[in-house]
Amino acid sequence: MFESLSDRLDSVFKKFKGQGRLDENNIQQGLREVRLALLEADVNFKVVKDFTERVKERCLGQDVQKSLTPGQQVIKIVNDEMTQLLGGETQDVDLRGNPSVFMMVGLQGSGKTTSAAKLALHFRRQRKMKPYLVPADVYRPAAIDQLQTLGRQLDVPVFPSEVGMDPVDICKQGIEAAREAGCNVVLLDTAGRLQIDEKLMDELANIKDACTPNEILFVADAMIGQEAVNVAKSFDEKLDISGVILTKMDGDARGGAALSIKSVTGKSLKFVGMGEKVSDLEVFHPDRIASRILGMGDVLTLIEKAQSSIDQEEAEEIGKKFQRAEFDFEDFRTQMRRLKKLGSIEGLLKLIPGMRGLKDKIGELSVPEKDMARIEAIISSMTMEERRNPSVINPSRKARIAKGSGVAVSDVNQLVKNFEQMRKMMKKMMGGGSKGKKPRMPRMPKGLPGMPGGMPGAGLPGGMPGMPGMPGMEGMEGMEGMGSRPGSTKSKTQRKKRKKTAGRNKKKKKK
Ligand SMILES: Nc1nc2c(ncn2[C@@H]2O[C@H](COP(=O)(O)OP(=O)(O)OP(=O)(O)O)[C@@H](O)[C@H]2O)c(=O)[nH]1
Repeated sequence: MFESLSDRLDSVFKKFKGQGRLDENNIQQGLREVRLALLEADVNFKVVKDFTERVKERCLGQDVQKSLTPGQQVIKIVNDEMTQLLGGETQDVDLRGNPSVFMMVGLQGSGKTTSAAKLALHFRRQRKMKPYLVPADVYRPAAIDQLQTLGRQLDVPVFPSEVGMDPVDICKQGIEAAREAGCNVVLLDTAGRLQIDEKLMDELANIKDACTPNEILFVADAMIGQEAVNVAKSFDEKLDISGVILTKMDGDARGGAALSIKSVTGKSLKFVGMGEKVSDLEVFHPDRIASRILGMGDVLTLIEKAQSSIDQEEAEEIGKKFQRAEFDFEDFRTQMRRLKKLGSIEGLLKLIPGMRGLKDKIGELSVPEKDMARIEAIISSMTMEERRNPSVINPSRKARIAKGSGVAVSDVNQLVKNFEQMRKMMKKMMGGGSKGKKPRMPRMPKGLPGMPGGMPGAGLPGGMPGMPGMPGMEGMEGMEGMGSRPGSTKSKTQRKKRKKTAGRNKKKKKK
């Protein structure tokens, strides 16, 4: 998302670094490049013109903070103005009424059906609501099936619409059925056309009149750039939309639609689609996005992602199992899946401030992700008994697991061997040392099959490698203190020193 604009702006800001102070000359030159960068990103030309004028005015005015370098001053002003351009404050949706009704509108293939399902999941997860889906696209029979499939997948009820029914009746009956089913948020998925046509618009206007939705969300494909903004304008003129969802932002390196839509239509961007999966929907926060565009990361989104994919109780339970060395393949797979829910490692790194400089390194990190998929396939080919009790995995079972997961028997061997080694290590580490001896910190077993550097996700911040948020496992990589007495913070070197002094004192006493 926004990669090419981000790169362009980065090189513009770098040029301000060597400058002593901001003056008409360097501001003029810098802003010319900012203007070009925005035009290349397919931002509406009038929006670009107004934007650069505002930035120039503020750079030349009293607004600049003298404690900042010229580069920092420009970045701060561009950041503020870009936040405004993206819509200013985060716009929440209107959830009044019971049920609250959301109507999805837009062109064919823009992502309405997928977004309706994504929103259902969002409302259930983030707002603890009970969603209900209503397929009202009777012209493309596959659209009804598509929403029904997504509803089954999410365990969300779907109105049994049929081809031949009137879309207005479907929506009215759908809302009634949702109320009867005790659901408090309804998502109406309306029909799309290849381009705007009067008949379609009239149908949408009739649905609006009959159902008085809380929100009419215009869904547009971000990849079509300015065209998405033009279509939004037409839908707004006819339906008075309440907000916009831009889909396929994951594939949009330029971001022209996101940067122009508020200024051109006056309507706010409320959500963005970041992938094909039902969980790939983000609330649109203008300030966070401006920060991402300017390479300053987005720590708040990172924290929210981590929180939403970690179940605290389950993490504590697994932490205890780990301490008792009862951690098995089933627990391991659960943790791998949680880690995956956070998204790609590449995507996560982009949210961390200052990671732009490490962009080339990100490619190297994608290797463990492939290996994680392989390990997951091996574990998934095991029976529950094998996952819970790996010691039953004999050679014939290994051959079956290898066949089931499409890997060599040696890969299964290695995974089982390393897993057993890790359990032994945990036993020792958590107090299983021989009598009278303090538990010793054994060496970590070498990587699982084909995994450089240990368990999946090794080195990720926030806990045991590959185990997000596991309590008590923080700082697994620097475990020097683990073998010492409870509460002791002394290092190995300090202990050695103490032993030496004690020895010397003994000798002195003897003398
Ligand atoms: N990469 C990516 N693909 C998406 C996103 N949202 C939707 N898609 C894909 O876009 C295609 C079209 O999405 P639909 O939800 O069927 O679009 P629609 O607007 O309902 O289409 P009609 O019912 O024909 O009007 C599907 O292949 C989706 O998987 C997104 O945010 N990112």
